[in-house]
Amino acid sequence: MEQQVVPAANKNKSSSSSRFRRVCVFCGSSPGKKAAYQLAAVQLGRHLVERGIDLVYGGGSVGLMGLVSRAVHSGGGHVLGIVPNAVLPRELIGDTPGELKDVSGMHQRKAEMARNSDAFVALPGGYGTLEELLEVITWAQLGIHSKPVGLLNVDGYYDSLLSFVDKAVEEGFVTPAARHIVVAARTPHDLLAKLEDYVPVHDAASPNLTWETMEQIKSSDTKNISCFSR
Ligand SMILES: C/C(=C\CNc1ncnc2c1ncn2[C@@H]1O[C@H](COP(=O)(O)O)[C@@H](O)[C@H]1O)CO
Repeated sequence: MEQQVVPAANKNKSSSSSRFRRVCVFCGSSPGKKAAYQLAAVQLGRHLVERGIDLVYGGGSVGLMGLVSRAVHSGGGHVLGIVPNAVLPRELIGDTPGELKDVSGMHQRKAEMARNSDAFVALPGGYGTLEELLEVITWAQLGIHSKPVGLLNVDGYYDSLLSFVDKAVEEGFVTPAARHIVVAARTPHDLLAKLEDYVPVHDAASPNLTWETMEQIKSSDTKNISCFSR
């Protein structure tokens, strides 16, 4: 059964409530060259707080990760950073706000980030951001989850990725229904509004797969993975 998305508690004196309790943000460990990227990270953090939504993220203090997490934390929202300490030790991630959860590896981190969130948002970023984003899109395509996935297309940063996905649909590698998984907008306000309205389209190839099953396939070390309820 799909994990329930429950209305947020109004603990942050938010003027509006949300169907999401926690949103996972993937974003650059670098700040990027344009001020617009950094501004969008701070604005996204503030919008989450306004809507009473808590943050789940990769636990770093650098780049856009640091900006969004500090914006949520200083606004009174809860921040949960999921960190594989063995791979990314304290000296690398820096001084992070909020709660930190240690996991045993990179795969476990992504499973935990997904399990603890009701929706996903990608800010601009590099390889790490893309990898995290594409994985949750792939899981949605497979029917492992039906949580909304949003792309914050700041200053057109993701235009080429969106064109690529359209090309993949045209060429028959992505179905039109799977194209619908990716929700994009240029501002945090517009993106969160679209995600609130998102209705999943199902044409999953493997509807009985669970996150846990997929993790077991990928890794023999499953002892730290909790069940991802569907
Ligand atoms: C290696 C460097 C910084 C390490 N800091 C990180 N701390 C926590 N999480 C990280 C870190 N770097 C990458 N991540 C994860 O990947 C995504 C960002 O990767 P990108 O390549 O910068 O887009 C992010 O969502 C994290 O989950 C020095 O660069």
